[in-house]
Amino acid sequence: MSEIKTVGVIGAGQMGSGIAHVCALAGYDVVLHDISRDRIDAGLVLIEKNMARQVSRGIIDDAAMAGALSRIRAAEGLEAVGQADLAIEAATENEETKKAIFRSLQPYLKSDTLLASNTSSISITRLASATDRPERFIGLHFMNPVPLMKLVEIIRGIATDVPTYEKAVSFAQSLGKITSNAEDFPAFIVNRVLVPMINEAIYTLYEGVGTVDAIDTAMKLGANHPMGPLELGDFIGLDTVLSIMNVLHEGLADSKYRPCPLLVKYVEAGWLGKKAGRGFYDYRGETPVPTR
Ligand SMILES: CC(=O)CC(=O)SCCNC(=O)CCNC(=O)[C@H](O)C(C)(C)COP(=O)(O)OP(=O)(O)OC[C@H]1O[C@@H](n2cnc3c(N)ncnc32)[C@H](O)[C@@H]1OP(=O)(O)O
Ligand SMILES: NC(=O)C1=CN([C@@H]2O[C@H](COP(=O)(O)OP(=O)(O)OC[C@H]3O[C@@H](n4cnc5c(N)ncnc54)[C@H](OP(=O)(O)O)[C@@H]3O)[C@@H](O)[C@H]2O)C=CC1
Repeated sequence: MSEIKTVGVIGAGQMGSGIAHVCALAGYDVVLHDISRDRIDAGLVLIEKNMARQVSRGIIDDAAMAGALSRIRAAEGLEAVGQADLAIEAATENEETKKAIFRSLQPYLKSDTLLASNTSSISITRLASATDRPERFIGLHFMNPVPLMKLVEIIRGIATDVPTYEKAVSFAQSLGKITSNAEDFPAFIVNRVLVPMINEAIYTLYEGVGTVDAIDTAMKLGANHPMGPLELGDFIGLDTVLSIMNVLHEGLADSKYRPCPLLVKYVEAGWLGKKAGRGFYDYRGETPVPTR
């Protein structure tokens, strides 16, 4: 198994950009791919903005930022991603989308490229089955925002071999992250615990127990959460929150995971949260304003 020098990242959204950000700062060459050049360019802008924040806070210096940006290459096709030593998929939380990505990547893959998904909840075993290398496929679950959150959740599929697991752990550690292991069951650990809480907060809004402001204030001041659960849902992306609830509901066949109808309505309206400009808060003005 060759040393990881080049990392391919598929999906240049908030997570893919964050993963590319931390890999480039750690000295890896990065190939950043998305379905359109516009998406890749938007991802590069986000990376530059977030690195500039770190420079202004003295976390990194200008030279580190310049060096990292020089190591990130945009790739509109998958050929360059296939030549990476590790390819991390961070596209939309949809199983068919992810499987289609790995099938499209297949013809370009080096024989020893490791494959990983940053999925929040979907079966690593099933995703691996869409590739020719389930033994070299693993879940590398980064947390949002990637440059700040210390955790990477490692999820082995049923076929993931020990060298792949060990390589994944040492890779995450080389990024300054701390790893935890989760078994390959729906939503693993973080989202099995966290996302039903966000769904429950949406139910308290839906049932009129509290307003958006009351619910988020209660949990920030009452449970010392850095963000209220509704603000956090907007931050994650309400489409992703709904996808995770559906994976839990279908995967565990327990009605307690049914997504709140209000969450479904927001997603159907395209009110996906911060990335769409509006979710439980409207982000289009000076300060976020509750939308209910
Ligand atoms: C869904 C999944 O599959 C798994 C998941 O990720 S679940 C979600 C896990 N994440 C969380 O729970 C996040 C909870 N929220 C928090 O921890 C905090 O609100 C936060 C770390 C996001 C921001 O911390 P904060 O101190 O309140 O915010 P703030 O003072 O604005 O930011 C501090 C610094 O962090 C950095 N930062 C903040 N938000 C950032 C972002 N979205 N991206 C990158 N850097 C960011 C910046 O350097 C910022 O400095 P400036 O704003 O001065 O440039
Ligand atoms: N948001 C979060 O807090 C976290 C999310 N995750 C997981 O990370 C993954 C990405 O989430 P996130 O970054 O929030 O999502 P985003 O919606 O921000 O980004 C997803 C990106 O993938 C692109 N995309 C869609 N289809 C393809 C494709 N076939 N090939 C390449 N790119 C594609 C999307 O383009 P377009 O918009 O045009 O469709 C978009 O740019 C998901 O699996 C999610 O569950 C993990 C941890 C935290």
